[in-house]
Amino acid sequence: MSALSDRAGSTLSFDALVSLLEKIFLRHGTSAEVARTLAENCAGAERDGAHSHGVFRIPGYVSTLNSGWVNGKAVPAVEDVASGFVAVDAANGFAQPALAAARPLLVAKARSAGIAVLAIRNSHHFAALWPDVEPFAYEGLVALSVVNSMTCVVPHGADRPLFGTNPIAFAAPRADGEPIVFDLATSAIAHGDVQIAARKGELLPPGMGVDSLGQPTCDPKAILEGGALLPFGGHKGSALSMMVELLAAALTGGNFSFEFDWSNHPGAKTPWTGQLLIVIDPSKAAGQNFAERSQELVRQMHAVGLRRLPGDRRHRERSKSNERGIVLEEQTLAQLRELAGQ
Ligand SMILES: NC(=O)C1=CN([C@@H]2O[C@H](COP(=O)(O)OP(=O)(O)OC[C@H]3O[C@@H](n4cnc5c(N)ncnc54)[C@H](OP(=O)(O)O)[C@@H]3O)[C@@H](O)[C@H]2O)C=CC1
Ligand SMILES: O=C(O)C1=NCCCC1
Repeated sequence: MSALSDRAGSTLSFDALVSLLEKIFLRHGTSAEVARTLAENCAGAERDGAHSHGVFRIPGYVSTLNSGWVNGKAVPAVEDVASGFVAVDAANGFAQPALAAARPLLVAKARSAGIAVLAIRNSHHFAALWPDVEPFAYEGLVALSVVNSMTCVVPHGADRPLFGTNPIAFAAPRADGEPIVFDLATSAIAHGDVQIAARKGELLPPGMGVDSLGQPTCDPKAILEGGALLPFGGHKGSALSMMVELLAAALTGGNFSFEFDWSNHPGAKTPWTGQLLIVIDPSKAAGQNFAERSQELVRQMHAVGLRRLPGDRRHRERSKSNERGIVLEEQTLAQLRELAGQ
């Protein structure tokens, strides 16, 4: 299938988009539960204007499922490891259904012990990370998650790529307003945004990546075709990316970003790695009401002139989508319908 493109066109409700995406997943070999979970995740990203991980990802999901690289019908096995520790073997399936399966036990442990860890292994994560943490904050919990991806980032000071784009997402409740949420790749730019720039024929800002000879380049195609990305913030982002590899892979039993070989599965796009979540119940902490304290921090940030908090743009996009529907370019919608067999 050709690339999904970006011109504006039809509007769909969130439910209509979920149902269309669900049909695509089902038609390409997932179970009903996996189809629903991935469709809601992907439609949520599109609704929130997180385009690098919205419907843009659907051809990649489809080619991955067609290649046999991932098990779309995997049944995750939840393990009650210790008082504050839950593990899941995602059974070579997607990470989101594994999180969904472990979530009740994770939340119960976090509420009783004050903190709980979820270690997901043998899993594929092809999505934005904020949908994995934001719901905890709506329940009054603080959540932090990391996931590693595929080798495409040169560690600071090294010659060749090793790390993945390895995002970190954080969510915390606040008293008056949407939870505080950020979600960022530890690379200078997400791989998805490089693909989008290449497709649009746009150049990247300096400092994002190198070509196949290790020379700095602003050409996204040179980065994708034999080149590599750089960490954000030099040695600092590189250290965070290393931490993600340790937490998401070494600690969970998942693959490091450099440990899987998908060359026998042409079309495979989903990194086969691991994911870690840490969930904290702030009501167990000493001192004042956490949500009031986080509200105070936001108040003070605004008082010094801050106009945009992480998550503000997404919530603006979400409100717009909820009011007018989710806008998809005609060609994109036609391609999605074709994939759904409609
Ligand atoms: N599954 C995987 O393996 C991977 C997934 N990803 C996903 O890619 C997505 C994009 O990552 P990335 O490109 O790093 O994200 P961005 O750099 O676009 O944004 C990172 C964070 O900073 C916030 N932000 C951006 N600009 C500003 C600003 N001017 N002022 C205040 N806050 C700001 C964003 O909020 P807002 O959203 O409101 O703009 C967001 O929370 C993420 O969802 C990530 O999870 C990335 C790598 C691998
Ligand atoms: O945008 C990225 O970077 C990635 N997203 C999904 C998984 C692979 C890396």
